[in-house]
Amino acid sequence: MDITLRQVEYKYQINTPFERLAIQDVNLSIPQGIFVAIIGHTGSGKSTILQHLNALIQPTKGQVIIGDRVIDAEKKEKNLKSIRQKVGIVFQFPEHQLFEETVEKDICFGPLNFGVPEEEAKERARTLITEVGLSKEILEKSPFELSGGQMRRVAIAGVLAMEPDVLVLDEPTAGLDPRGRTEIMDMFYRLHKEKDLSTILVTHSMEDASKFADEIVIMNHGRVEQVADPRSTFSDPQALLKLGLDVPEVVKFQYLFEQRAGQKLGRTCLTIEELAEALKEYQKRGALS
Ligand SMILES: Nc1ncnc2c1ncn2[C@@H]1O[C@H](COP(=O)(O)OP(=O)(O)OP(=O)(O)O)[C@@H](O)[C@H]1O
Repeated sequence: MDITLRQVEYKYQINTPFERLAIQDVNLSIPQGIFVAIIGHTGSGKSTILQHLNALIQPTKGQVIIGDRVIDAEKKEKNLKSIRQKVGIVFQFPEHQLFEETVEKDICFGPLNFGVPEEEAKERARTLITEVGLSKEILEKSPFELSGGQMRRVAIAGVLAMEPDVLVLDEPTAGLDPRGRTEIMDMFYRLHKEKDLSTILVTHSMEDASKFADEIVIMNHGRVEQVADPRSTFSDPQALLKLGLDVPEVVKFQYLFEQRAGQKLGRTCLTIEELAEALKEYQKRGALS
């Protein structure tokens, strides 16, 4: 399922003294099966974009086209259930949304709510619990007996149980230790490949963007600054740094990207030491102040 944003603007608390323009003139095309990372400094509009992708919020200007549904600022859409089923969102700290008595009931909650027969919902729970790296015995436990990492996996299984075409991830590794982060991101990448799931990841981690994304969207003050593949994005560290991205992160990102691509980025950016040198040089010239 393709998703397109056309000249989307969103204002919070519209027509109140607290009105706040969060994104403007956002044009994005997210074809089925792609892995997109959205990066940018805090407050640049990333989460606001995410919430448009399954119509949790609707644009105050422009259009969001989700499959064959058109959400137009001029006509408020109702009956958004089918969109919610097709586009699953994993919010930050999704484990906070667990509430049922057992893990199985939590995973089955969404599908049952959407009219999936009980046996089928349970079958999905049995399959998904292993797909997210947990054992079937956990299904009978209370979610609150589990570790934080296990709870997060259960919450993710609950989103996958809706069998979405598109998975939207808002900093899904926030608060996890490095090993937990790697495991969860590897899992998302495997699911993306195995299920041909479009995956849209909001992240502050250059490492994750470099490892997994086909395309990187850079947000800056509510606008899309750039959409490019990782190679083009990271060939120009100066541009990234000007967008407020963190120096060590950019250096690390370039290095990781080179490793992933098995080749150098060219220009002055050869090794991690040379990248660091290059960055120091930019700083000396005042390019990063
Ligand atoms: N509920 C809200 N009410 C009013 N303004 C909001 C609300 N949510 C976000 N904003 C404002 O909209 C702008 C974009 O916020 P958004 O959360 O989309 O940014 P972000 O890039 O996701 O930030 P972060 O990386 O910190 O999560 C910011 O100026 C923010 O203060």
